[in-house]
Amino acid sequence: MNRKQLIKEIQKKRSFLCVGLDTDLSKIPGHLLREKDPVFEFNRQIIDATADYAVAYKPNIAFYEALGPKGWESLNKTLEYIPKDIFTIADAKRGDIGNTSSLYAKAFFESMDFDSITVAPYMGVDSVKPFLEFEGKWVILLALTSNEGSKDFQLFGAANGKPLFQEVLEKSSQWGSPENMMYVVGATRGEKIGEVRKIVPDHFFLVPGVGAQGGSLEEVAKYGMNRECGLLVNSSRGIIYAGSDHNFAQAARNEAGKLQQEMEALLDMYL
Ligand SMILES: O=c1ccn([C@@H]2O[C@H](COP(=O)(O)O)[C@@H](O)[C@H]2O)c(=O)[nH]1
Repeated sequence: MNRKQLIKEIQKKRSFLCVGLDTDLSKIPGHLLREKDPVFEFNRQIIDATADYAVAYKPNIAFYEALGPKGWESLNKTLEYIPKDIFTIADAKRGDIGNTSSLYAKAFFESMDFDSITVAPYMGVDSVKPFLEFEGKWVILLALTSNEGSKDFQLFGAANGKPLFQEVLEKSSQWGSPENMMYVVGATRGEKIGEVRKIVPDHFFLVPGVGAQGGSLEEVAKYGMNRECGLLVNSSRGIIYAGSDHNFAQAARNEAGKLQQEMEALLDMYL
């Protein structure tokens, strides 16, 4: 999916919601464990319940890898089930020497048909470029993550006084363009989102950290929205585990609907 199509979906749905499919067998309703593929069955019902509010789905690959070959099968089925007008993100946080990155890219963009993949920037340009060679696909580079430990390196001043995240943004924004690169910026970072926005005014941000991690959607919009929205705000546990029994899909729909309504109000306010 290209940038124009993504923006059109945001305008059509009045939403910049990304639903995180972090599907954990120990958390899904017990009755689904009797299904042949409980992970896919859970995802299928979540997708059916939230697709009219979501502009993106983000399976975190760890939850599928952890289940071995069966997990990869559930992931593939889920990806194929997601409606084609909804943006897909493989949250895999890959990146390695060039020839290895090329194969990671092939795995997620060719063997599977994800629109985008999250990539760690810290091995530098040759580890990221191979992902950018796929026409119509996106790299979502970690810039300022939502976790407490992001302070250890990303906010740490480099020799020239700039924090690492700033160096990452300035350098990496030369590698691709707002048509094929986005940045991960945590919702828990408040005003810092505004600092990131100043450095990369046009790029989309993937923003995890609302819901279970306590980030504020209002702050994200205030500091991070640009004239084309420029945001995909993710919630995983806050949506998919909103209910714990036979009502789980309806409960997820209610949570997704609440976020969509807040997003619509923010779009009205800022755009
Ligand atoms: O900085 C980051 C980067 C990625 N994540 C991932 O996003 C989701 C968040 O899940 P919640 O349940 O909504 O907290 C999860 O897959 C993380 O691995 C992140 O949280 N922060």
